[in-house]
Amino acid sequence: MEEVRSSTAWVSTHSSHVTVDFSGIEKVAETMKNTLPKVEWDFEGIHYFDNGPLTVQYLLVLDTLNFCFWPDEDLSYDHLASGLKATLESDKTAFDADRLQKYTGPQLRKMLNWPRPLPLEDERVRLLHEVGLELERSFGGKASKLVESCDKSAAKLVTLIASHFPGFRDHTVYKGHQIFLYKRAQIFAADLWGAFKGQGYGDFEDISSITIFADYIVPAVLQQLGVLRYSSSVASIIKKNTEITSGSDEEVELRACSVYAVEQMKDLISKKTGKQVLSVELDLWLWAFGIKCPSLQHHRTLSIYY
Ligand SMILES: Nc1nc2c(c(CN[C@H]3C=C[C@H](O)[C@@H]3O)cn2[C@@H]2O[C@H](COP(=O)(O)O)[C@@H](O)[C@H]2O)c(=O)[nH]1
Repeated sequence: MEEVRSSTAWVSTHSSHVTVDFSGIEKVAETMKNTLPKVEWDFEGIHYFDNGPLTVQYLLVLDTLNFCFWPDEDLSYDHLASGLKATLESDKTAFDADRLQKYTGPQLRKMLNWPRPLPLEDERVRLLHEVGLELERSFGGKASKLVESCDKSAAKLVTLIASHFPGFRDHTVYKGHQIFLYKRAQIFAADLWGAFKGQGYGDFEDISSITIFADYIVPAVLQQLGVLRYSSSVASIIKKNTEITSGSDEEVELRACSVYAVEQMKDLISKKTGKQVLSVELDLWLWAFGIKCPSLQHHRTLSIYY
């Protein structure tokens, strides 16, 4: 995860559209130092959990499809998590590797109980097939085997996922430099850790190495908190709901500066309280805060990564 940390820090020192405001970080850290935010994983009660390998399979499928809900204004992450849960509850073999390779768009819609095509539906289907095929080829069809081969290291898991599944390779080039974000790969590790409460398949000795998951909700929350400042052009693009191209300087800055800002915030809170705070915990708090504010405007990028 060092690559995520160092490359996002590089963006923050070269950015032109998004600025990290250290006085904003200081204010948030000050308000958090007495009551450290604690949001329970699955606070919504929408995820499948049976404390076993099927949960691992569910979480991998979930995070394979965990991106880009905003083009359909009625669709959200909740529909994905609960739709996949219902699917698995009615058919325990639904996410077997051979079946993942065969799903069609209309079948995926049916799983989510969604009446119309999903955003980037063809990509979603392609990514499901990719995961099914590679799980079968390298891990006996089981996501649990993939996790078991990581020796309790979240960083190893992220690297392994990125090396086996091209759809998880969330990196880009910014001003000539390669920038790593790994949003869906990291959130998979975090979901395991959260769901299994740091035990069994969620036991990672290096969970502190994970950064936040740069999506479209967290940057908006950070801006609202005064931690990120936008140029007038980015502010106006977001206000007007204009799309931001994937890989553009603006998009990379929004995501990378969010990661960097929360790393700074985490260090400051840890220093002020003398307790180790995890980026995963800050992420869940920020995200949960964001989805409770429907009026919060976020950037819109068509992307398979978040
Ligand atoms: N940074 C960050 N981004 C997250 C999540 C989650 C869900 N994590 C689960 C894990 C345990 C909890 O109980 C949560 O349920 C989804 N997202 C992202 O949000 C966006 C969807 O937004 P909307 O269109 O409004 O539904 C989309 O980019 C999606 O990828 C998170 O935790 N952190």
